[in-house]
Order: sequence, then C-alpha cells, then structure tokens
Amino acid sequence: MKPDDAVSYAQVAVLNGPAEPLHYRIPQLREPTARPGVRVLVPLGRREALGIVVDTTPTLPDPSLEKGLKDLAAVLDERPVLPEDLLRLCRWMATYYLHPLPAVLETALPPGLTAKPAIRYRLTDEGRRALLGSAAPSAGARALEEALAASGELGACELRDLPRGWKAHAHRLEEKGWIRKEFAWPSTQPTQKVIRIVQLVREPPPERLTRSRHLRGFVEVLLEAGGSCPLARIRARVPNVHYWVQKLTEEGFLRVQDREVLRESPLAQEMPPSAPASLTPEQDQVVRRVGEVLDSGGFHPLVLYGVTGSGKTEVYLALIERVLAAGRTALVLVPEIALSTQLEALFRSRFGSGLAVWHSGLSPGVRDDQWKKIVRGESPVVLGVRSAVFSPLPNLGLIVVDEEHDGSYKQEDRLRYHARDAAVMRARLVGVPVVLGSATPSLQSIHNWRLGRYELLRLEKRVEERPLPQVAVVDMRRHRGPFRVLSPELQEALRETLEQGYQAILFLNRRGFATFFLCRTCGYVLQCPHCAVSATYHQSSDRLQCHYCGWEAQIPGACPVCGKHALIPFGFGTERVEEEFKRSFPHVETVRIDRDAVSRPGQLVEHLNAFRSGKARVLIGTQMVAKGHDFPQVTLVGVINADTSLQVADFRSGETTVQLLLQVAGRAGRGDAPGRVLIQTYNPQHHAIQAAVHMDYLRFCEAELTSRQALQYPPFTRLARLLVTAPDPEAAKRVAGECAGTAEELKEAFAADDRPVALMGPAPAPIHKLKGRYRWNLYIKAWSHAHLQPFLEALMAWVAHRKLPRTVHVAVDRDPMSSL
Ligand SMILES: Nc1ncnc2c1ncn2[C@@H]1O[C@H](COP(=O)(O)OP(=O)(O)OP(=O)(O)O)[C@@H](O)[C@H]1O
Ligand SMILES: [Zn+2]
Ligand SMILES: [Zn+2]
Repeated sequence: MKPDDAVSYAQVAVLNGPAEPLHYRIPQLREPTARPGVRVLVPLGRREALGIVVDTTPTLPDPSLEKGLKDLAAVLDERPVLPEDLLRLCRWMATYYLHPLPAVLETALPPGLTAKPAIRYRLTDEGRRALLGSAAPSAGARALEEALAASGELGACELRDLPRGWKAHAHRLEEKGWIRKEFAWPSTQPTQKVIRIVQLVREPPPERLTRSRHLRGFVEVLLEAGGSCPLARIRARVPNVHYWVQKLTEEGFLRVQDREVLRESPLAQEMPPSAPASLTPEQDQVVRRVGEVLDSGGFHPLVLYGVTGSGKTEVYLALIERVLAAGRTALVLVPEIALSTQLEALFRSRFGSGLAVWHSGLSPGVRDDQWKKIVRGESPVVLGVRSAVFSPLPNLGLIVVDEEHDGSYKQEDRLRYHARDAAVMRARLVGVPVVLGSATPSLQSIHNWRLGRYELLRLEKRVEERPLPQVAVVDMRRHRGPFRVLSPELQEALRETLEQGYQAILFLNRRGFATFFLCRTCGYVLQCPHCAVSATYHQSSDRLQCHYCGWEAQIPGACPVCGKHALIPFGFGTERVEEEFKRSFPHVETVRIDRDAVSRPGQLVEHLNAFRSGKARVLIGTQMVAKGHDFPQVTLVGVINADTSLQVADFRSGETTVQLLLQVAGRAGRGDAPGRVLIQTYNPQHHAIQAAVHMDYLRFCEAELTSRQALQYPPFTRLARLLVTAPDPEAAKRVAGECAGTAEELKEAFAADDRPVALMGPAPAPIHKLKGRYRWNLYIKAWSHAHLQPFLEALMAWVAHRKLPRTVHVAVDRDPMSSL
C-alpha cells in the first residue's frame, strides 16, 4: 500500500509520441512503482505506447490537466533503465539540440530496451481455484476464462482471437490477483545464455570416494577448480554426471546454480593482465595532477595536449586504476571502431571482464548484454564510440575523451549531437573531472583553456626519447601522369623504407578508383541520380557508386548529354593508390583499409592484424588509419594529397587539415627507428600545410584564433544551422524562405532587446540534393549561448506551429561541423 504522501503523477516521454512529455496518473498499483527512469506502458489515443518516466510529482503543474488524465497502464521495470544523471543529460540534449525528448531517449537506450513488449496473462494458483464456477459477465469474458482454464497462460496471438469484452474482464481478474500480466520482448530480446555452475558444499566422506571411481573423479574435478566449476567441465571427464549431480545435491554435498552468461564483444581477446609500464616523468606529473583533481572532487575539465606517441593511453590507464581503487567507475570515448579495437586488447589485459565495450559493430544481443553488465556495476570501465556517452555507469568517477578534436564525435543525422560536448556536460551533471586528450586539441578546447575554463596539461615529448618524425613537402605542381599519385620522391622513400625492413602507411582521404567521370566533348560529369554529387568509379566492381546514398550503376557507353563516346575517369582514390603502388612494387604485400575494403569490424581487425604482424608491409587507407594507431615498425608515412580537406568551403578547413596531417604524420617513428613523412600537395605554401611541416600546432592555433576572432566565427561566436529538406525543390526553397522571413522578424525583436543575432542565407546547401531530397541552409549566429538558445526555440516553435507538409523537414544543427 502506498503511504498518503506518495507521488501520484508521472511525466512520461512517450516513444514515437509527441515531443513534449505527457502527464499520467499513477494508479494504486502493486509493485513495481513508477519512478524516474523506468519504462511504462501508457494509453495514447487508441493504442498503448511505451514510454519512460522522466519525473514524478505529488500535484499537477496545472489543475486543469486533471480532466481527461489517464492512468499508467503498467510499469515495466523494477529498477530504472536510465539512471538519474543520464536522464538529466538527455533532458539537456533535448533542449540544447532542439530535439524531441522521446527521440533523445531512444538514442540513449540500446535497441532491445525501446521495443514494445508483448503482453501475456498467466493464471495464478489462487485464480486456478477461484475461476472454476466464477460467473463471467460477457461472451468475451467467458471466452477469456475458458482459454485461461484450458492453457493457464495466454499470449498476444490467443488474445487477439477472443471476442470483445475480454479486456475489461482481464483487468478485473488482475485486480483480484487471479491472473498476472507479464511482458515479453520476443523479437528483440535475444535468447539469454545460461551456464550451470556446480559448487561443492562439503566433501563426501573418504570411504564413499574409495568405493566409486566416478564419484572420485567428479569431486577431483571440482577440487582442482577450487570448489566450483561449470557443469560442462565435469561432464567432459565423468560419465553419468546428471545422476551424480542429483544424488549429491539431495544429500547436501553440492549446490547447483544457473548463471546468466553475458555475451562479450566478438573482438575482445582474453589476455593475461599486463603489468603497467613505469610512467615517464611527464606522464607521472600529469597523472599526479589529475589525481589531485580527482581527490578534491567536482567537475573539472582538463585538456591533455600530448604529442603523437607521448603515451596518453598509459595516462588514461593509470587514472582509471585510481578511479577503480576508489570504488568508482570510468568512461572512455574514442572516435572510431578502429581505435576501439586497438584499445580494447590493451584495456582487456588490464581490466579483464571489468571492461565493457560499446560500438555499432556489436550485435544487438551483445549490446544488450554489455548494457546489463554496465547497469549492474559489473563493468566499472566502459570503452566505446560516440553513443557510449550514454553508458549507464553507476557511481561514475571520470570521463576520458580520446582524440577529442575528431569530427566523428558529431552525429550528422537525427539527433545531431557532439559526443565530446555531451561528455563534458555529463561530467558537469555528475560532478567529476573530464579529460579531453589529443595531440591536436580542437580550437574550441584551446580557446576554453585560454579563457581559463579548462586546465591544460602537456606531454611535450615522445616516450623513450623518440624523436618526432621529419616532415617534408612534395610540390606536386611539377608532376604529371601516374606521378600525380605516387611522386618519384615518395617512390624513392618507399623503396628505402622497404629495403630497410620497415613498414609504410599511405594516406588518402578518398576511397574508390576514380573520383569522377568526365565527358571530354561536352564537359558533363556523371552524377548520382539521387544526390547532387559526382559518382565515384570502383575498379574492383567496375561500377559507379554514390558515396552518399549507396546508389550503384554500370558506366554508360556514351555521354548521357551529348551522346559521344568520350567519357574518361578523373581524380583518384585509395583503390588507385593501391594499383599504382603494386605497379611499382609488384612483390610487396599491401593491405587497404577503407569502407570498401572493410565492411564489417571483424574484417577491420583482420586487416589491422595483417599489418601489425608484418605480413603486409604497406597500409593504404582513409582517415580510418590516420589517428591513434600505434604500429612501431612504421617509419614512413606518405600523404597522397594533402589538399582534399582544404578544398572544403568551411571556416574549419584549415583546422581540420592541420589536425589530419599531424595525426597521420604521428603514425611514423613510434618504434626504435625514427620516422619521416612526405606530404604531397599543390599548395606547398598554405599556412595549414606549413604548420604541419613545422609541427607547430600551438602557433597555428594562435594564428587561426586571431583570424576567427576577426571574422567572428566560432569559438568566438555560437553557430546553428537550420537545414530545410524536401523531395520537391520548390517546397524546400519556399519553406527555407519562410523560415528566413520569420528569423528576420525574430532578429529585429532580439536586436530591440539588445540580443544581437546574425543570419546568413538561406542558400542551397553545398550538396544541394541528397538521397532525393533538396536541401537549404540558413545559418544563425549569436555572440552567446544565452541569446542563441531562445532564438532557436522561438524559431522552432514557429516551425511547429506552422504545420509544414509531412514531406518537408526542418532540422536544427547546433554547433555544425559540416556545412554540406
Ligand atoms: N611510460 C612508458 N614507457 C615506455 N613506453 C611507453 C610508456 N608509455 C607509453 N608507451 C608506449 O608508447 C607508445 C605510444 O603510446 P600511445 O599510443 O599511448 O600514444 P598517444 O599519446 O596516444 O599517441 P597518439 O596521439 O598518436 O594516439 C605505445 O607503444 C606505448 O606502449
Ligand atoms: Zn558529353
Ligand atoms: Zn547518391
């Protein structure tokens, strides 16, 4: 029974329901009780929907809501699936990214937890006795009772076939305690794995052991295993094991227990725990400083600016060990699966089964199990990509964001969140330190350090006195033909490196063979029919492919515009690099890593292993190979075309180019031999390229910040993008125009209020058409978050009120990283 002062209203975010949470009455339910973070079933219109309780209150904010208020239909969890801090994080994200809260919660939870359960009714013992002879009031009720009496339990299929009236009766029977409602997640809840553990409670007397050889064998296996072991292990050595288990259990010598086995990441390797290396003085200093911060408690953002190969990972490990020793938990984010698989082996060797891994390469079943381990506190360390920021770690003590500058942390569809920013917010909500590590920290983090908001910690040297690599530029304006792919300088360097027995990485941020097909007669470029981008040619499949929507086609014999047979391939990607390399070095084994060559994480690990073991001597790849990897035998890195990221019309292109170049350069010389880097470019004097050559990141940042300030770009201002898309080009243009008109009016009102806001656009997005939808951008700039937030809220309120056609979408991209 509920005490009188108990809460009686729940605010529920209804999945696939309205953007705003709805109120429901909490009925005098039996256990479990409704509280924030649990899943519930609620009536919504004529259906029953799944929701998450986000708040409970004793009164309604507005008494007039009472009318028409409905009861929660069922509470599905005994313990919250979302702990309090995560719920707060989700609410913050819904506000900040102007995204419906139910959709945010759906992003935060593993897929298995957001599916709607099926209902089953089961007859209780009491019900079985009472039902006989009870008078059912309707045909539906009678049918329900008969069906229950016949089978004892009814699932969705059987219930569907019952005549009307059974629902109300089921409710009555449930109130009386005659039937019990149960929930099952049939399709998404993968079958659980269970193992049977046998435990020796006391040893059988020696005279019995001497009498039976099998019993002796049975007990020996158990004793060898330290008193308990999986039944399967005994079965392998002793016949008739079930007979013995039953007999010994009855006599009180044994105890049998079923234990749920949680599935692990398929990429995890079990390795004996490795002893931590002794830290370098620099590493030690950093660990001590963060240790102080951990001891004093509270939110504290730190930037760990450590050059490539300075041993940041070892610092993270030492910090995590401290956190674990204090009985708390730690979360480590990495930008990509490729990096997760490298760190996973290392982390596993230190933390064993205390490590949970989280990325999209895991099957839904494994993800559900990792989630369970985390919630139960069985995995105090979580390593994962972007969405791991939602790991339900209890008692969180530290968050680490590795390669914090990396653009992969930004999700570019649906909920357009930045996992690094979300991680910082989570650390703030929980009140713990957050370490943002990188050899090339984002300008935003450098800016926050200069403002005194973040503390900067540095690792200026590589471990073991290893030098940073020598970087040189190859001016590609002098080279023609195949030399445009591999310049004579790079070929010479490759030859030397391979002769000395070392390895090389060739980096190009474009996959495929040729990046476009041009008609030599009329100049037409073959395009994807669904996107306004040129189609890439893939030689391995001899087909054209769109890298944005996946469209594929044969190469047309003639130009679709002028009909001449004059189509020729231009530009090149990783596939062509591999071919050119093979032409010059036919006997050298290579491995290619890009999204064509590795379609699943298992393959990625295979390729990385082939390179690590030395079976492959040269690694060719896209940005998947550029960062974080630690291959000690690599002494040469070749950047095939440093200009690809400079060509992007974006105020961040300088920053991303330097970061990319320094990161990929940092893969060279991480072992005993020094490394060197050749950067092929058509813009040798560009300041971003020069900064990479001189490895002078901080000076680049100073210059770049000065120019950003002059131009009033982030991080000195706050930016949002309104992205309007529609299948009809006119509709997209019209709605973008209307949004801009409303934004103009709002701007006036804000200006009158001394809250200046600037607008840019509307303009067609650089990729004007994507997956069959036309796209328009409107940029909104403000000088503080406090001004931008209400502006965006007002604008989106107008959009919601305007009731646009269903096919037109208006999305907010907060702190946009991409202008495409
Ligand atoms: N104290 C130490 N003594 C000896 N070797 C170390 C020490 N700390 C780290 N290392 C080794 O140095 C190498 C580089 O370390 P790590 O991969 O952590 O670099 P990083 O700082 O993360 O670089 P990047 O930014 O390029 O990812 C690894 O092989 C690691 O095992
Ligand atoms: Zn043509
Ligand atoms: Zn396309």
